[in-house]
Amino acid sequence: MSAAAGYGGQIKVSMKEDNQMCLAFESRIFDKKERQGGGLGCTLVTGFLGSGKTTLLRHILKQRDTLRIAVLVNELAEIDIDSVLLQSDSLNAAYGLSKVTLAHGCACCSTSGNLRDAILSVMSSKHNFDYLVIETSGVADPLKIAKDLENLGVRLDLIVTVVDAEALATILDVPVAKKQLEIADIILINKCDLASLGAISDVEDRVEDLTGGTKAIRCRFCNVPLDLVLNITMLINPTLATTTANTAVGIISHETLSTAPLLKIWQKPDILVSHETSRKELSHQQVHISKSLSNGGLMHGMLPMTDYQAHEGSTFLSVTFSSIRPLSLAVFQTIIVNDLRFSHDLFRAKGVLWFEENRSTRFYFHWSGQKRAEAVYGGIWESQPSTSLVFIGRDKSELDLISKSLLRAITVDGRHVFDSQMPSSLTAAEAADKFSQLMAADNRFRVCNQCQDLSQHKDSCSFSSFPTSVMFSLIGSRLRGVHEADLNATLMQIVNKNGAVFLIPVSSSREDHILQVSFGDETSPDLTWRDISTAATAAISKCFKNVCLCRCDMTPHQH
Ligand SMILES: Nc1nc2c(ncn2[C@@H]2O[C@H](COP(=O)(O)OP(=O)(O)OP(=O)(O)O)[C@@H](O)[C@H]2O)c(=O)[nH]1
Repeated sequence: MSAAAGYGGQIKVSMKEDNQMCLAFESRIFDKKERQGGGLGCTLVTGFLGSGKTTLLRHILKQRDTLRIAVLVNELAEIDIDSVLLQSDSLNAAYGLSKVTLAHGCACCSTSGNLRDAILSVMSSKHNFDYLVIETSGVADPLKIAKDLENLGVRLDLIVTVVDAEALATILDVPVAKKQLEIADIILINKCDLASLGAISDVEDRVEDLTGGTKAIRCRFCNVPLDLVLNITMLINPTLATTTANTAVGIISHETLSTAPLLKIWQKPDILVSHETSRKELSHQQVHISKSLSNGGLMHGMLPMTDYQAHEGSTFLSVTFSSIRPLSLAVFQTIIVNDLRFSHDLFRAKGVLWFEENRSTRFYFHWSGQKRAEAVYGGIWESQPSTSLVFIGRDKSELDLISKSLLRAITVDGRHVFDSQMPSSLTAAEAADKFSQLMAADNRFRVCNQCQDLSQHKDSCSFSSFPTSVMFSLIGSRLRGVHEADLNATLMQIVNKNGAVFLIPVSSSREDHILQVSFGDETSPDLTWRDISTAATAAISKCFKNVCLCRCDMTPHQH
């Protein structure tokens, strides 16, 4: 039976389901699965920047049951964003690992020293892992890593390539993206919720052309059965749970490694902006900028301009930006609108954000695929709040521009370090007030600033101290089974995709989901309202589309 059989509606084969293809797929997968020779079994997860590799890792860790799965993340950027996004600290605390950092620093396509050390430490670990999963960086050539794995005595069982269904066509001019597809044993066509059925079909055709028929599976958030992506069938047996006392989770501990220099970045001074090539340069840069800030000096023109050379003749650059001072959400929004959306060669941004307008809450930020900005509610800060962002692209001047723009967003004691250059007829507070009034007049919305809703969210900042922000909800309907969380998540996705306004989620419970928009002196309340109001119509029609719209038991504002 095919490994893909029995997965119901989740699975769609990328080509005509003829017997020949199924047999080819089965022999390819099972030849590998049955490969003898001992050694730790390993799946290599590859795929272009932002396709969903870390999402797959999270899914694996969530579903792993009693399996002791070690996970290594081979990060392109210099700061360890993925360990934060994977919430490795809490995962490992829960499973008894004392300290965790992830492998990264993949400055080239091959297994860097760091990764090699991490693999060796997994193999000799006292946790006695059952299986190893390695996420390659989004621009890595998996073949080279595969060869290194073989040399290290790791048994490479499967190469899984994750594809962004919405963005595949635009990244196929990058040679390494094609290579990642060609080498795959199985391809996950991810983010199917963002693409039309026709577009997904086109992606399947392209994948089939490029790979000659590698099995491709449609999915959302990489939600696939584990035995499709891991060679774990032989490990799942009733004795496993009872004979094994240690159920350590698999994000790899580096505690045995002699050095972990990147950790120093987190003990950074105030602000760090750098094009990275060497760690030596980085520490120099940290000191430089820190001194400059404490002197109140300007930070423009302080970016080291060193290129980051990647693979296959194409050059990828990464810029890291860190600040232990909060950013203005309003200015951050204008950066998305003015800089990110008009970028030509920015492929990826991700990180953790701390906003002046909502100091108690942590947000995760993603920029991926078809210029999609996404903010995810990350709960209350449990550690020292800070912002850490990574931008990956090919155009140095574009990345410079973004770095410089971000400096404008930094606030000190509630004020911008760099004053806004933009003249405006309304102040930010007046703009927020006008927007509030426009929204309050529309009974599809609940404006939450002064209402009691916010007092339930102790983690949300008090509106009174931030008159430049408005918090609100699009009203759902329990009776019709349309949850406010789904409705507002859809609204946020549409607004953030349109790109003129950047919404962040202030809370995320099933029935009560509050969004926040912030105003700078240059933000137009009318245009902001127009964007949100139009998106609300689209969100309502999407979420209520299977619901009978006219019921007399509903309150008038929900019609
Ligand atoms: N709508 C939607 N978003 C998704 C899906 N899968 C992943 N994402 C989002 O896509 C963004 C990138 O996902 P990641 O898993 O971080 O991508 P990645 O391949 O690990 O990224 P890099 O390691 O930086 O190359 C995040 O904002 C995810 O929440 C999906 O199926 N649907």
